[in-house]
Amino acid sequence: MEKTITIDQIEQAAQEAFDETKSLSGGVNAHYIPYLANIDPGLFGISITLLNGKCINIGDTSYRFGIESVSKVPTAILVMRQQGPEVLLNKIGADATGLPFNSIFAILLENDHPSTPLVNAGAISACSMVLPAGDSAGKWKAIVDNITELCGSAPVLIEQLYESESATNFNNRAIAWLLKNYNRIYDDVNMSLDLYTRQCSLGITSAQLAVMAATIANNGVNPVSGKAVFDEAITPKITSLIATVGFYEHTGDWLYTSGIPAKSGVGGGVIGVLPGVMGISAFAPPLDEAGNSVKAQAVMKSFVNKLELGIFNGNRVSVKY
Ligand SMILES: NC(=O)CC[C@H](N)C(=O)O
Repeated sequence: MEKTITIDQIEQAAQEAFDETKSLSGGVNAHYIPYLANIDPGLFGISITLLNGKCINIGDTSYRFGIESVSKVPTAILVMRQQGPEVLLNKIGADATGLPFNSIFAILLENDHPSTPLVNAGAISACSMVLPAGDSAGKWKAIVDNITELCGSAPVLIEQLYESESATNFNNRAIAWLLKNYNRIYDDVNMSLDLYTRQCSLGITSAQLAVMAATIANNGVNPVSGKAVFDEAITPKITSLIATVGFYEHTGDWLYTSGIPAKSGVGGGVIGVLPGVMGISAFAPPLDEAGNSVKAQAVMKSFVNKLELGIFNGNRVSVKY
């Protein structure tokens, strides 16, 4: 079925969804990373970027928070840009783990690959694959430049967050060395782990993340800057990865109730991708037990369901410009 929606309808649904969910309580800030435990839990925003470049921002959408696991999405895209989707599939994989994002058990269960670039193991592996090999500064530049192109503006490292994560990332150190044991780290182990930790510590806003999501939804062309960032063949690959594991052990429940492929980070940010239609981002620090923002989920789900934008309902949605 063809379904046409107007920009007015989108703005109204976003405002209603925001108003309905802004007083929700529940969840706690990520407490295992000291910096994140201290962020104001009342921050809340939703951002939408349409494929004509129009941006809708409601709430705290210019607050710069830790990108955390949302960074796994751009770095998976970067590896595909540099080496192609097939290499990513063969060296890392595209399966759900059904387990927490930092699971060591998931690696032991599937010792032939780290499952997906969107959990910690696969993301550390992805950082090891980024080119130029063996060059920490060159790899870091590639990671940051890629995010900058996807968002149309640069992320900024939150030094305090980087120090906080580096001082407490013992579980991730175990993951990195276990992957090394299975020959799934393709560069220096400590360098790969450090790049992963640093990319998680990048500060980003929900306004920026919505542009990133829209670039994915727009087959790799950033709708705000107009720049062709990646080959259109990458969009279905990254969106399928996001749909498969974006909310970790809650991914199925999320897709069932919202119908939108989305990826969370423990900083409280979430991106949602509606291919061919729009990119969405929401942000609120308190998390559920799987590490997904409670209010970001609520506002995004409310917005998508109001307009029946879920990808499984057979609607071919177009926005009237
Ligand atoms: N789910 C997340 O956002 C986790 C990211 C965090 N830096 C970690 O590695 O534990």
